[in-house]
Amino acid sequence: MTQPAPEPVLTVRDLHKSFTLHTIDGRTVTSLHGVDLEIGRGEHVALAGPSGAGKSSFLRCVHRSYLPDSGSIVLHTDAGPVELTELSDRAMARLRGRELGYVSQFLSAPPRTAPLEVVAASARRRGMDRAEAREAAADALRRLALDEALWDVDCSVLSGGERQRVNIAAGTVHPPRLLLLDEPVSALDPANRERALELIASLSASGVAVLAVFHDLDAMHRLATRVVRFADGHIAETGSATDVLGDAAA
Ligand SMILES: Nc1ncnc2c1ncn2[C@@H]1O[C@H](COP(=O)(O)OP(=O)(O)OP(=O)(O)O)[C@@H](O)[C@H]1O
Repeated sequence: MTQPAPEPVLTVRDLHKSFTLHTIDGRTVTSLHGVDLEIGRGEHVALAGPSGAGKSSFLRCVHRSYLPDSGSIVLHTDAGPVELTELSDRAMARLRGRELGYVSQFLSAPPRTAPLEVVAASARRRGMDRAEAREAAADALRRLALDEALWDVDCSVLSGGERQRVNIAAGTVHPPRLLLLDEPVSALDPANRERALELIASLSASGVAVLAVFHDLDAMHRLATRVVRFADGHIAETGSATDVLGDAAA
């Protein structure tokens, strides 16, 4: 018996994005042309493909740190479908805070803020009150084994791997509807990488939709329910990790 398709979380249709390189000679670089993708509750879709294929551009368009040239990006919320390309910047910022988690390789924290504050602020944007948010932030940092002595230091003193754990905690605390991951574990040692991958797997199991870029084949094999291979700004292939990536690192 075939499983019913999971309830949709994100529907992307005919997405196009290009950049004009004003500082060179005004030439245009196309990063996405005609991308269609749907992701449902509890699915983990891993984006694969060579460098420059358009994976990060796609994540950034969904997060709307890049505004696409054309196409549709619909987030299915409890209040109904929302076309992200048409929201004002302000409405997008509010929706992003509430419904999207974005974990890149780098932590972007306001100056002079501490890990616990960064993670708690993220939980508050997702609707928790101050006390609940601090509690949830402490749990998230503990789960990722960030030394408690570092919870109230300025984020700028943290190592790359510590920053990355703060970033993962902020992206996943009080889990969002859709989690966007762009190389989230690249700076972690094996034990911390393992904790982070377990956390990401547990979120999918609880219904969070995940859209991820990992250059780490083992992570894709372990986590992805579907792998989508990008090539030259479009989707070249979709299937299971074994179908798309072969048996390497399986
Ligand atoms: N801000 C930008 N300005 C100009 N060109 C850009 C910008 N962002 C992406 N591009 C171009 O768009 C294309 C796709 O880049 P993108 O970063 O999406 O690829 P990727 O598949 O994520 O690559 P990688 O695996 O190396 O991170 C590349 O040719 C890149 O140079």
